[in-house]
Amino acid sequence: MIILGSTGSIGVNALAIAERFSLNVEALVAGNSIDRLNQQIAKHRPNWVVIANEADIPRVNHPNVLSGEEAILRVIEEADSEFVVNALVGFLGLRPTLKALERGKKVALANKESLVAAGAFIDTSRIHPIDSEHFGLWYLLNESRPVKKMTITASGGAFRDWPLEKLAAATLEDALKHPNWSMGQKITIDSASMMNKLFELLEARWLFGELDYDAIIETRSLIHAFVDFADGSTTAHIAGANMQLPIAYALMGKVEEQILEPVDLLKVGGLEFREITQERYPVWQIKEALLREPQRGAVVNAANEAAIAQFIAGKIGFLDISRRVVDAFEHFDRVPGSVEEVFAIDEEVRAYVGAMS
Ligand SMILES: NC(=O)C1=CN([C@@H]2O[C@H](COP(=O)(O)OP(=O)(O)OC[C@H]3O[C@@H](n4cnc5c(N)ncnc54)[C@H](OP(=O)(O)O)[C@@H]3O)[C@@H](O)[C@H]2O)C=CC1
Ligand SMILES: CC(=O)[C@@H](O)[C@H](O)COP(=O)(O)O
Ligand SMILES: [Mn+2]
Repeated sequence: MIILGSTGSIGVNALAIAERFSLNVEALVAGNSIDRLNQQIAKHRPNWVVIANEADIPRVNHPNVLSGEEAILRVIEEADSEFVVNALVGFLGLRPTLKALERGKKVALANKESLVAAGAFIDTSRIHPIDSEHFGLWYLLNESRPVKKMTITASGGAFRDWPLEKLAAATLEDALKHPNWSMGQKITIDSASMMNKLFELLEARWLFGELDYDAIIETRSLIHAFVDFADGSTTAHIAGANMQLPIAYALMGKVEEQILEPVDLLKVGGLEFREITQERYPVWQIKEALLREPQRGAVVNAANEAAIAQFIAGKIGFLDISRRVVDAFEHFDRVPGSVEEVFAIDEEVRAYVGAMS
């Protein structure tokens, strides 16, 4: 397989599964974590390696190292593997997803931004999602009973217990204190603003079709999804907060060995559920409109990435991320009719948000 984003949180877990089940790794793609990449090369012996910056090539212990976005596409084009694990972060992941599908490969997709921005133009029949909630839904839907509603859970993120009046002064360091999951910087910020859950509702829409979707907070991240069936039953997917289980299924389809310790509900003691409110999570106000026109995820994704970059650079406050997303969503009401239009809208929205700083 080809692993894009091998040095990140999902990439490292994907390689742990590859090692445990002796899965072949043909190519590794990483950004700046060259020491970690060198350790991965030594263990998995890939034929190809791609990194973000040409200047780092001499530091990589491999005879066949390329750099840059075009090189990622070239490796997908030329490598033999039928499986691409896309664990890149952000809109950068979209072209590789499209290229892999164009080449007839299957995509184990952690890069949710691909579906958020361009789900209407992606053939999801060859997508194997790597996201705990969608894995949970898929696991529950493995039966032929009519479904009424699907609910995914949110942890509530770093600020779920903060006094509302303090949110405006929240720092990057504060936003990165996720209560349950250890993940990359961008998705951890998205969890704090609840943008991650809006993204996941869109992801569910593209993966499972036009149905009734919602989200609630479950503070321990042990229940990942619920399905309400037409007969009045509700089932829940319970598993530890560890991505190796969803990754194992995405890579192998069938898993017969134990990947995680089962959750001991007596030790857990109790679970707590909360509503997701617009007061604490202002992006939640666009949920209904976004689910009515999910193609507008292209606008939301671009505005969010541009605003997060400003927040990380210390130019805007935490709540300004949500303000910019809502502002851009109201300003750009165009629905992209093609993937080319998604790229054009992405550029326009980034320029719009950039001009706000
Ligand atoms: N982490 C999780 O548990 C989950 C993550 N996801 C999604 O999976 C994706 C990855 O998340 P996560 O693993 O947390 O993110 P990380 O930030 O931990 O990892 C991102 C990876 O992308 C690489 N990368 C970044 N920029 C470039 C570039 N220009 N060229 C090549 N490689 C690059 C990074 O390299 P380097 O580090 O070397 O710079 C790193 O390997 C995101 O879309 C996220 O939303 C979905 C569900 C759960
Ligand atoms: C592990 C995973 O799937 C993440 O997407 C997780 O859901 C993020 O946590 P939040 O529930 O806080 O968004
Ligand atoms: Mn998730």
